Amino acid sequence: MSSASTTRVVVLISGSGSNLQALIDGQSSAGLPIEIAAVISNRPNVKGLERAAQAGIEAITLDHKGFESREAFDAALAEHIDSYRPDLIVLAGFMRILTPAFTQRYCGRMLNIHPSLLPKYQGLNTHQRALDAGDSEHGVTVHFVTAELDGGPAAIQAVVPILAGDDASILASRVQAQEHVIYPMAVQWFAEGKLTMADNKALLDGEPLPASGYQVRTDNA
Ligand SMILES: Nc1nc2c(c(=O)[nH]1)N[C@@H](CN(C=O)c1ccc(C(=O)N[C@@H](CCC(=O)O)C(=O)O)cc1)CN2
Ligand SMILES: NCC(=O)N[C@@H]1O[C@H](COP(=O)([O-])[O-])[C@@H](O)[C@H]1O
Repeated sequence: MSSASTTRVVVLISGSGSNLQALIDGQSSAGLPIEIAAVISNRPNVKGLERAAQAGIEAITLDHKGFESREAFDAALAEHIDSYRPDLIVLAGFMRILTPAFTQRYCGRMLNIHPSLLPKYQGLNTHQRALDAGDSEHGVTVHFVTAELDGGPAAIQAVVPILAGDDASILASRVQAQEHVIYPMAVQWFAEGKLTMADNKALLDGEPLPASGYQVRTDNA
């Protein structure tokens, strides 16, 4: 950890940055013991970069379209990240699949938030897939990032009901409200040294978590 009391974090985004904002708000008003050293987006001109700038955080665009390969992009991204010497890398709506070399480099200190109850619905379009499947509940998972896309060990999940009349947008909003609760929780656990990854398992206070991680159930409509 970068200091006795704070964990140095680099946040990767691709869009709106609402999860980034939850971490910024947690840092400023809820005592989340982190220092966000930089925010890096693979897409230009996204709202998340504005949120970072408004919070006085260095906001960088590293447009993946400017690189000839995924490997070249990841190498440049790693160089940027390493210049900040972070303890933790947080993917917050980051929409690029990372190469195995990259995920190995940050193994055990890189988290992602995925809008499904993993291992269900890895990949994209998760809300519509849950609706199409006729599921009665859905949710979101914070997990450690590994080479396996959305396959890393889960730290925490939030479960929400799927209600009559839901469409993907309504469901996404219900899920996202819980994202903004559980992501700061997971980052706080990591910052306090309570959340670790060993042998491809997530551990909380040294005890292995179940495959779904620590579950938070909510009936928030
Ligand atoms: N190696 C890993 N890379 C990433 C992980 C991971 O667990 N392992 N998590 C994802 C985040 N994610 C879902 O939570 C996700 C992001 C992006 C994609 C995807 O298909 N991306 C496409 C481009 C899509 C677009 O630009 O809209 C791509 O990279 O070609 C799937 C899942 C982050 N990376
Ligand atoms: N596969 C990754 C993925 O789909 N992530 C999702 O991106 C959304 C936008 O996040 P943001 O508002 O924090 O930018 C979030 O809902 C997050 O679950």
